[in-house]
Amino acid sequence: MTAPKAVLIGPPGSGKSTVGRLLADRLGTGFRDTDSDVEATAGKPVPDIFVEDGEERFRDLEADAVRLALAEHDGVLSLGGGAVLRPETRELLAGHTVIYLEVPLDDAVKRVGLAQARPLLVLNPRSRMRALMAERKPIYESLATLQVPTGGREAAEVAESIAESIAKGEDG
Ligand SMILES: Nc1ncnc2c1ncn2[C@@H]1O[C@H](COP(=O)(O)OP(=O)(O)OP(=O)(O)O)[C@@H](O)[C@H]1O
Ligand SMILES: O=C(O)C1=C[C@@H](O)[C@@H](O)[C@H](O)C1
Ligand SMILES: [Mg+2]
Repeated sequence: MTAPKAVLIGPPGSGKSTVGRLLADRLGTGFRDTDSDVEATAGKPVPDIFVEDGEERFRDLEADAVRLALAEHDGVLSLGGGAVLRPETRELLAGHTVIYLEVPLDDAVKRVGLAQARPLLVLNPRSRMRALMAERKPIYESLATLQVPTGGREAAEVAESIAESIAKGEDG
């Protein structure tokens, strides 16, 4: 059966997309990101889906994207930060190599400030991020087969340490 070599989860700004791409290169495998899959299906960027169709519609598309990618993709798969909110997605992740990228609040806020628009963090990004991280931390932890700290570390360093853990069989 086809399964991703690693599925990356974690809050916005933890580096799932950035580290995921680097890790895939390092492992010589393909990279897939469910946010990009959803954008391709909807034909518009994530923030436009939130504004025009609502978060629930986005979560439906995202749950479909995760289900398909888990079944089809054999490389590195990065999920959207909130994909784990759906119970069906949590169930599907059982048995996979699930890597939780941990990030301190300050680093996450700095990182998302540098990147593209995130619809859930438009107003009061720091307090929204704090609440979102507190709500999701137990979920990320419960799903993880490997937890990787990213605070104060370059994305390439994080990717390298994940690759080493996978090589040593420490990933689940
Ligand atoms: N370890 C790191 N150190 C410094 N900057 C980083 C690190 N990882 C990612 N970044 C930067 O932080 C920003 C957000 O990273 P990225 O988009 O990969 O996060 P994400 O976890 O995929 O977020 P989302 O849940 O919104 O998809 C990017 O500008 C990226 O270059
Ligand atoms: O953490 C979240 O809920 C999100 C993270 C992004 O990856 C996107 O999936 C979207 O902006 C929502
Ligand atoms: Mg991402």
